[in-house]
Amino acid sequence: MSLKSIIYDQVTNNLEILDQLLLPGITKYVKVKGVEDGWKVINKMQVRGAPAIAIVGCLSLAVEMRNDKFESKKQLRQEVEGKLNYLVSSRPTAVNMKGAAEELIDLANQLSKDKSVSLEDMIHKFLLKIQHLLEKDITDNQSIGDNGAKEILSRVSGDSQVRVVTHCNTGSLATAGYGTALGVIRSLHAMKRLEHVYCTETRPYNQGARLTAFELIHDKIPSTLICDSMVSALMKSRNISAVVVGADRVAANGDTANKIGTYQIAVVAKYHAVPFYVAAPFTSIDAKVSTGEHIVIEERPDREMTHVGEHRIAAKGIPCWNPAFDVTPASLIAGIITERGVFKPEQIKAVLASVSA
Ligand SMILES: CSC[C@H]1O[C@H](OP(=O)(O)O)[C@H](O)[C@@H]1O
Repeated sequence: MSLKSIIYDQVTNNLEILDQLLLPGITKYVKVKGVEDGWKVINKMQVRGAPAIAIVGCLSLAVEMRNDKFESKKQLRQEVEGKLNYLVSSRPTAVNMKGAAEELIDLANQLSKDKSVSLEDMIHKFLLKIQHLLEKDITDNQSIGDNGAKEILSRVSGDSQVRVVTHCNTGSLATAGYGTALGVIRSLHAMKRLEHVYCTETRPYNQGARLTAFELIHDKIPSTLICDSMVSALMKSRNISAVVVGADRVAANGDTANKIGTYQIAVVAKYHAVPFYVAAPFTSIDAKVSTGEHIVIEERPDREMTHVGEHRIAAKGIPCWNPAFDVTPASLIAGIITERGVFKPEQIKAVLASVSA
């Protein structure tokens, strides 16, 4: 059983998120009573991870809708559109919230125009769609895990085991459950083909040291925590089979925005001839962005670099640069692991076209 970052009970209309700022020391769930709470817990990174951001954002809207009264379908559509666009503003780089918002706004427009649909029906169908998004993320994660495990194993002979590097947190704490890159690692472990996983600390928020390590210990997966600066020395001294990381936004040409530090891992992997994989659901691919240079990179507060909790670790007054993500060019990516299969970056455009056809 993986950890639950999101607890949602549609009968009691209760939504709670595991406050990831307090992990691994304190396990505390925070109530999300509506869209304003949803925006805050996402923006503060109490909940983070591209798929989890979309799920919590949409569920916070569902909770609010169940408590609201609407005069008309038009009013419902207008309110839904405004609140979803507000939720998209909570964090700019991950595309999943934007994609979910577009899908839900399209649905609201269709239902609003359809004279055969009553206001009550519209609310019911809309809430059902949000529930579906949550359930789909869980099934997609399992498919991503299995597809990625098979791909990595296809590169090794016989029934040998593999040694994998991962960055940031892409597990149950970043999704609705199981994980994307960490889902691949879970599948390799379940297949008894994972010799060891090396997870990076992932400065400055320490998603690796605080969250991925927490998940790996919880699942009893053989693992070692390394500093971000150790990846090249590790690849020089160990026979690493593959790198697998998550994604916040994949451009149509396969360029991928992911946690800061991902790009340099990809460069080191290229130098050491270690295949570098991105694992992400199709909801992380943005067909409207042609290349990685058009992806907005969020910059976070200096304090996330100068302090760990309340403890200052950098000289007072030193200016900081704190981009939360970087972009790995498609040329450094061996494959993009999705729930539909594993694709080379240059295949993404054609796959998008076939999916939307
Ligand atoms: C499956 S999570 C994808 C992605 O999100 C994380 O960023 P953050 O912790 O800032 O939300 C990280 O980049 C993961 O790879």
